[in-house]
Amino acid sequence: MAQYARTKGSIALITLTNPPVNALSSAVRKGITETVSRALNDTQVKAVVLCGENGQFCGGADIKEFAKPMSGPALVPMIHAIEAGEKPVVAAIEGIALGGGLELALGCHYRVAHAKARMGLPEVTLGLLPAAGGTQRLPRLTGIPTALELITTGRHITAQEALKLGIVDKVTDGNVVDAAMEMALSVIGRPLSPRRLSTLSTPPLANLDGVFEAAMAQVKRRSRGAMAPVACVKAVRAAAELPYSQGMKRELELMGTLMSSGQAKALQYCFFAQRAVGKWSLPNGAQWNNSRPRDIRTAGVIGLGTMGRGIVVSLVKAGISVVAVEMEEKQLDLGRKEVTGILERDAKRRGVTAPLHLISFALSLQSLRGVDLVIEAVFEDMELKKRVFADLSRVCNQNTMLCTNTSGLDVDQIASVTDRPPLVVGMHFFAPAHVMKLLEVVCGPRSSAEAVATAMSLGKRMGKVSVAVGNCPGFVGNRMLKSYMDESVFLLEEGASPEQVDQALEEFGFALGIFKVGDLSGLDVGWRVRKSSGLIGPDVNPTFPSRVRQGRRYCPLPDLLCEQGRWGQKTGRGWYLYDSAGGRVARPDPEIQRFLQDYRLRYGIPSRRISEQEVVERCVFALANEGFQVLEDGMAAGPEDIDMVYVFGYGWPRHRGGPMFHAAQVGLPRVLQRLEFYYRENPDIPHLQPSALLRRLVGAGSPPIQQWKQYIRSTHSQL
Ligand SMILES: CC(C)(COP(=O)(O)OP(=O)(O)OC[C@H]1O[C@@H](n2cnc3c(N)ncnc32)[C@H](O)[C@@H]1OP(=O)(O)O)[C@@H](O)C(=O)NCCC(=O)NCCSC(=O)C[C@@H](O)CCCCCCCCCCCCC(=O)O
Repeated sequence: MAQYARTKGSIALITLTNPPVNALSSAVRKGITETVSRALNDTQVKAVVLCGENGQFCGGADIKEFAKPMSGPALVPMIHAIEAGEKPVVAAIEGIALGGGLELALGCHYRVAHAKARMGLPEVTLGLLPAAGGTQRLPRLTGIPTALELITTGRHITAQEALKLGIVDKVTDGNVVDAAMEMALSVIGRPLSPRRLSTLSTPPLANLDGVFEAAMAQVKRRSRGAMAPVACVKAVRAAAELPYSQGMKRELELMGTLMSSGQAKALQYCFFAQRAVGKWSLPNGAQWNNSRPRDIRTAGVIGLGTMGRGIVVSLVKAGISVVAVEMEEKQLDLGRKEVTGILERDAKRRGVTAPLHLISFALSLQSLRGVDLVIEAVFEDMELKKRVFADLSRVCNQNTMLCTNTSGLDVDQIASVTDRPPLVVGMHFFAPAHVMKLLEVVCGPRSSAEAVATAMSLGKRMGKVSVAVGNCPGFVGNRMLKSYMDESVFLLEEGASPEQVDQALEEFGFALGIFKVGDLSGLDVGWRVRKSSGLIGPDVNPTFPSRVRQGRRYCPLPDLLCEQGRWGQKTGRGWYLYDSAGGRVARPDPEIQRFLQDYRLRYGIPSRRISEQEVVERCVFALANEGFQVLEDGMAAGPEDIDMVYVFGYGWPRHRGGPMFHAAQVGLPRVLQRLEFYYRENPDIPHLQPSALLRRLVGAGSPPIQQWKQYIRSTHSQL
């Protein structure tokens, strides 16, 4: 796990060998401890170079080991032995030095990095802090403000930035181990004390209290209830105020609290879940590692509304040539202006040239003849989409893949009008498509493995987290969202206000409450969908619209709001009031209070006080309950897929792991019991009826989430 070799007569070369990222497993720590001791005791050795196998220095502690009892040598004394040794140790950083990997390098006396290396202390993203001295050594090296920023955000930095910040001593384009050996030879005999970061003081800083207070306020604002960023600030403060040994004690103490927290478990679950969803498989045996994606060099995008523009930007930023098509000149010009603006602003921010040469704009589908793949992003209307796909089928080369950016329509119905159903998949982006990380890849029953592989891989190229989902109304994300949204409006009927519901959900950790989200995305969108799905029609009494539709409880409040022209931010009024049309700052609207009171009176609904607990439980457990049903129906491969859809597409707080992980963490028996209670109270709300899978899991003693798949009775898995 760590190889030892003596080179150039007097240099000991220690190589970490634990592919793929040389994580510091207990075996690696043992290997490093033994080889360092050997080098320090070998009188022939005058200096040591530490590097990693396969072009990766070290990805930090082995995250898989966090779930097990600690074994093997501890990291802190191991790094201390390197720093305290009387021979210079040089870290040769290639690929990555992250977390414990960078802390190991900070314990070395010198650091040389390859120009393409990336470094950082991302522990905060795992619900932890850099507890191998990172919070104590980094501030002593870079000063407090830089250390605070790097540790609380977990941001990766380039070798060039690391050089500027003094984190590395040299950057090379050539062989990093050779450069490190050269440096090792050149420093033999120089005093080591100034290179031992633990012995230095943090650089003086005026207004220390002010800096820490501002940092604390900032992390609290940003972190939506996450504990780790707060602990990171406290640990760095210890570096500023306490001697090193006491700072280390504080670091360990804070780490102890984080390590055993549910948040750390949730964030580490997310780390592995994010990677697991890329490993898709279909019932016919096709999967990520036996299906070859096509090489996509050119793509067409039809429709330059908000979604289409974002999709064009995402494709172009991935280096793909795009033909963007609109049917009307005015819309095309508007789209061109917006897309160009986004790309130019992005390029300016990154100090590069905007890749505008990769886009062409056209008014006819004929221009899509030769592209490798088309993504349709026209209005959410089945008949319109079918017309577009029938035309594409005629126009495009036989081999062109055809994708639809529908947010919930039947992909198979769309495929059926083409001459190539196996080459049709759904690629459901989330607005704004160039910002949001989620891509649902919708596998129709006739989508080929090659088409799924291509869409998944294209998503990855665009920097998305691609999740394969089955073809059902709303797919995974929007199907589940329906229960969540329904609960939120039912709560309004029963006595809550939009701001009360939103506050409870934001305190739970959602980026935005459900009513603010509605106002942001436009309330008219759902209104149109409800009209086209037959929920609103000529038979609905306009003055006294029914509260039961299609055999279940229905809340007409959103429709009544839309009829008043309250469509959200775009009209300056929705569930909230805005300064003007397009305004962003939501203010509670007394008119809405009156509107809700009148509504309750008119329908004879008694208004009651609704607790924060009820808001969260009804919205969040209803969401998870639908998730169990999604699993039972075979529309998602596992709970991880559902959770990543929610974390990356719906603003679900990552430190709560996703709705399914949250249900597991709350305890499945408790979730079942609360759903049973709410269903008893509201027998006309079917989505509160506990799903059969939830009952089975509870009956089986609530097995860990990783084992849930064994309890799914789906006979018709779509994935
Ligand atoms: C490294 C990456 C950037 C690579 O990305 P890439 O896209 O190339 O590849 P993948 O992400 O797909 O990864 C490939 C493969 O590797 C696995 N993997 C990656 N990193 C790790 C890892 N660190 N551990 C384990 N496995 C890893 C990944 O899962 C993939 O596997 P697969 O099977 O899917 O192929 C990218 O992977 C990345 O970002 N990795 C994470 C980097 C990171 O976050 N590092 C920090 C780790 S945490 C850490 O280092 C903690 C340290 O500060 C030390 C802590 C000391 C502990 C002290 C304990 C004190 C206990 C306190 C108790 C107190 C008690 C008391 O008070 O009394």
